[in-house]
Amino acid sequence: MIKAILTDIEGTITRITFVKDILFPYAAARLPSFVEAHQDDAFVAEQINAVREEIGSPQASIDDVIQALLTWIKEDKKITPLKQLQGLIWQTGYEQGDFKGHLYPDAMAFLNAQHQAGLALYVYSSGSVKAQHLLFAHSDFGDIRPLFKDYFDTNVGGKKDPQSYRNILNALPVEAAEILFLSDVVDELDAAKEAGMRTLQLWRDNQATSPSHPKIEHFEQFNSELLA
Ligand SMILES: CSCCC(=O)C(=O)COP(=O)(O)O
Ligand SMILES: [Mg+2]
Repeated sequence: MIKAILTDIEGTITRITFVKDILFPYAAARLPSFVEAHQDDAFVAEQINAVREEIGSPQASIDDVIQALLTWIKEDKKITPLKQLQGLIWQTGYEQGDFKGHLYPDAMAFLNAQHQAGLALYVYSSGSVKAQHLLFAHSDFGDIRPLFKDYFDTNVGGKKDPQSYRNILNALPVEAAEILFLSDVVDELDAAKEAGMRTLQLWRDNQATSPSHPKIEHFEQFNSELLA
């Protein structure tokens, strides 16, 4: 019996184009000046050093670090220091009302219904926990953070690695087989399934599919028989 839902964000409950066409360009445009201005703040300095480590260049200049980050944004790399910095930059955009966190209406209705039915809702996204909080605090449907019990990002590991899901399981009060993981990406669903979770693909954008995972095009198609 499913007792908890672990959901991806982009492509599953949020439109991919919101992330790719609004959030990523917003961060790219502001990242150079943000990193320059905040390079001595402890958290930002930690991320800068993590970038240097990732590119194998402990002495890399701030310009080199910025170039690496901008390249990762272009290539949609889910590298932890980039995701952490993006979260900080998006804060201004949300607070100024430059954009709201997009949520598909069918996803909102589904999350509400599952919450009301007593299921525990958790989030696992490559976007940092801070970025997740911001999106849900400033969503199209207002502040929906009370729906979620906990949030996970790449600090538990990458989303295509089964160990990341085992790390999440260690933090949750339910068994693997009692968790339904929702994602649009087959590699992520494969990893969650290998860790013992149930899986369901949201197939909204013509992504690759797999016979290993049931799929729906939107949450109005959800029914428990899919998981039988
Ligand atoms: C939390 S909003 C920003 C989403 C993001 O940065 C991202 O890389 C999307 O990854 P996801 O794991 O939600 O598909
Ligand atoms: Mg996704």
